[in-house]
Amino acid sequence: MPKKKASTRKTKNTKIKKPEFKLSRQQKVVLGSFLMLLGVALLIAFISFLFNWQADQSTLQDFGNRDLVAKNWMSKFGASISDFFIYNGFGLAAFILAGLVTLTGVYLFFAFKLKNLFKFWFWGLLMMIWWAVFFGFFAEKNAMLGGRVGFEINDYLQDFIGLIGTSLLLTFMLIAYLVFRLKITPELIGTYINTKKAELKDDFETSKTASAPPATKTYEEEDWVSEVVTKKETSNIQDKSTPTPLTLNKEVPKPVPVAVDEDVQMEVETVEEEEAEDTLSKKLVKDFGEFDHTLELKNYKWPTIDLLKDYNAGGGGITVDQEELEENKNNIVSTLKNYKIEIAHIKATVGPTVTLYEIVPEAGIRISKIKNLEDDIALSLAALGIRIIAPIPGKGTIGIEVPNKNATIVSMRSVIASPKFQNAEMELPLALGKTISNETFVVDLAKMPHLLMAGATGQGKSVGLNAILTSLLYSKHPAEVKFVLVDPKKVELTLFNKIERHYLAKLPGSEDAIITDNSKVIATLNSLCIEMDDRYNLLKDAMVRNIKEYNVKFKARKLNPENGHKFLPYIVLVIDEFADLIMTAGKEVETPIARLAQLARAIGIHLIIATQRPSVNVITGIIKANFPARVAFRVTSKIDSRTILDSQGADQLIGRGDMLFTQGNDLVRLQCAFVDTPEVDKITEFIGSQKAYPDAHILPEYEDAESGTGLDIDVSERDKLFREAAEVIVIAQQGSASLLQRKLKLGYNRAGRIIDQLEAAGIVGPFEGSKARQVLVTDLVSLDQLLNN
Ligand SMILES: Nc1ncnc2c1ncn2[C@@H]1O[C@H](COP(=O)(O)OP(=O)(O)OP(=O)(O)O)[C@@H](O)[C@H]1O
Repeated sequence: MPKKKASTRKTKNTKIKKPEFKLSRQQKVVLGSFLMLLGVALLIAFISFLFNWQADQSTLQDFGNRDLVAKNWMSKFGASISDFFIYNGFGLAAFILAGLVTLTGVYLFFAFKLKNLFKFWFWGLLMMIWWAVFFGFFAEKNAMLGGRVGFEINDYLQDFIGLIGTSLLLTFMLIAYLVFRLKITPELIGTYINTKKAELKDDFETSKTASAPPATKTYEEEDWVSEVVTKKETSNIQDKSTPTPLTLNKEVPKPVPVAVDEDVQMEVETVEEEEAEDTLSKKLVKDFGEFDHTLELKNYKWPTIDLLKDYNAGGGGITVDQEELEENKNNIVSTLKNYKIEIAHIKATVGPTVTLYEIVPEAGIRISKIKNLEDDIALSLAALGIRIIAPIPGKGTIGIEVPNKNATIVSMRSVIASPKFQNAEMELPLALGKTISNETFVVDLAKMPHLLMAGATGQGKSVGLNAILTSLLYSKHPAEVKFVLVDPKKVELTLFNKIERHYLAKLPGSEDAIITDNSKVIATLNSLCIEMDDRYNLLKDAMVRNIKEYNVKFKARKLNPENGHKFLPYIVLVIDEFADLIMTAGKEVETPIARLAQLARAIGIHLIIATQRPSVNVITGIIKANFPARVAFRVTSKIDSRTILDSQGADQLIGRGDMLFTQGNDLVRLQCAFVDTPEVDKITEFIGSQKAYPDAHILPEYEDAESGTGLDIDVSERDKLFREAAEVIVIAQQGSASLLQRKLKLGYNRAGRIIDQLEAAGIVGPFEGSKARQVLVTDLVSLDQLLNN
């Protein structure tokens, strides 16, 4: 580079001395405008000549005859001069001459430095001759293309060096032009191709179509048209023409230093650095659109609503029994009257399972007095599950919830079909059920961010879990959410096995995605902790704060997959019987769960834990502290209710999906949406029968102390998959950890350890940097011998 600069400077000096003629500014302007117009006239004449040359032949012979009218748009002058330059001269290449004349005019008119102009003339004339010969060579018969000069030179050349010689000479001249004028060298082309093959391909395509030509053309165009603009502009054009490949930017501007304006270049460089990444992602988005995470399962069809049963098909919604309402109202009023509590106003809201009677007591009545009458009111109404809310938060009334004699089932279908769920702009919308005022209740699991569920046996927990999972199946694409299901009861979640390759995540190497074995739970939880750490690293790298921002950035193609970035699905961990797990594994599960619960919200891992026994040794302080969102189905004692909700109330529920939900402050009474096993079966069948990913989502490898891997020679400490791995390596004759990862579905760490053990056993050679290790055993027979010894 510096050499080149020096040489150009030298030439500058020598050239500056040569032109001795001096024109005044006025003369330059006049001459410049004349030449510009002349150039334009030539251009018009030439174009017109292409259409009218035959008709104007006669005028050429008789130039002086005023009766003869030429068809050329520039009349006889046009016809004659075009005949001279095109027919008798250089053919189509004569257009270059018109360009050069115009360019000279522009240079003079705007007082640009003339040294560049000489270069243009030099190369322009050479080009003109080359094109003339080229056209003459290919279109000997059409004199218009190559002109007489083209024809004659061709004729001359072919007499001496023949057809092949002429074509080789033309090729050589073309190469010489490309190298000298456009500075295109094989190295430049090599780096151009190597930097980003795929991107470049598209670059070429787009540049062809969008007429933003590659380097070659830019210069050509500049030759004839645009070199006249200021150097500042020139450098800008070049910047624009090569925006994408980052490394390429360093290469292509090489010719730019020829331009004299050093200040401009400084500026360009800084702008380039700042904008490069941005423009790269913008360009990628422009070319390919946003990253589509659903692309692999592009034709995935969401389960349809008719897979769900309509439990109220005949009745159509809640049936309000007027008599029952009246009776309850009278009972409430009279019971309260017995205790000298006068009521000013009473209002009933009928829900699916309970009716809420809101009462406004007369002034001066103490609320605690009403609250204490809970049991008496229950007695007088002869009903279970009465709950008094005094006062109803934010309303200034007292609520008495009385169960309906005939509860209405809230079908999953009705909540899924509700606009509230359909239009929910949530990350992980859960349609839990309906409130007491019969409104669909939808919450965002991502905001909770974890959910604790408790309820005595048979009160609706499993149905609740199914409702949650169904909500997610109806709202999320398989690429967006993955479930880790833990089901110690072994029967509750088995149906979800069918969607293993769509929605489930599992440990590498494990057969079943649904975890029923408690010992595996520990590995899974720890694996999720590793996933969490990995995701945090990715987030840190991407300089974003949570998974949502990360995915937005990834989709906008601002994160390079080559640096490990990928679209991150949400992971929902569901544990159906937590008490059982804590009893058998204790601290070992508590610690990773607490860790996940504390940290995982930002990176999209959410926990849903259900338990039958909400006692303090199951739901410990540390777990409670990290699960602000809780669902309580009916429990058997006030103590259990306190453990789960921090207040009583769950013991007064009526069961069968009647539940209380809290997200840290108010309690909301809900009727859980009901989804039966056959419905879940249908949905999973529907999803499972569609095209799936090759495997379940693989979680990171976790090795606990007992799973028996150790390094080195001790045969007893070899990995369980050692032999299998050895066979894979010997068959493929390639000693790489990534091969094992793929074939045996192992995590990176474990595969690496196996490779170390294979090395110790003399099956593969030592580490050789980026190359795969050498395999020292040639076939399976030799491997058998080696291992049996
Ligand atoms: N939301 C609901 N609407 C109507 N009925 C329900 C609802 N939820 C549960 N039920 C009824 O209660 C029964 C028991 O529900 P479920 O199996 O969910 O209980 P569970 O709490 O999971 O019990 P276990 O802990 O023993 O598994 C169901 O078979 C169903 O008949």
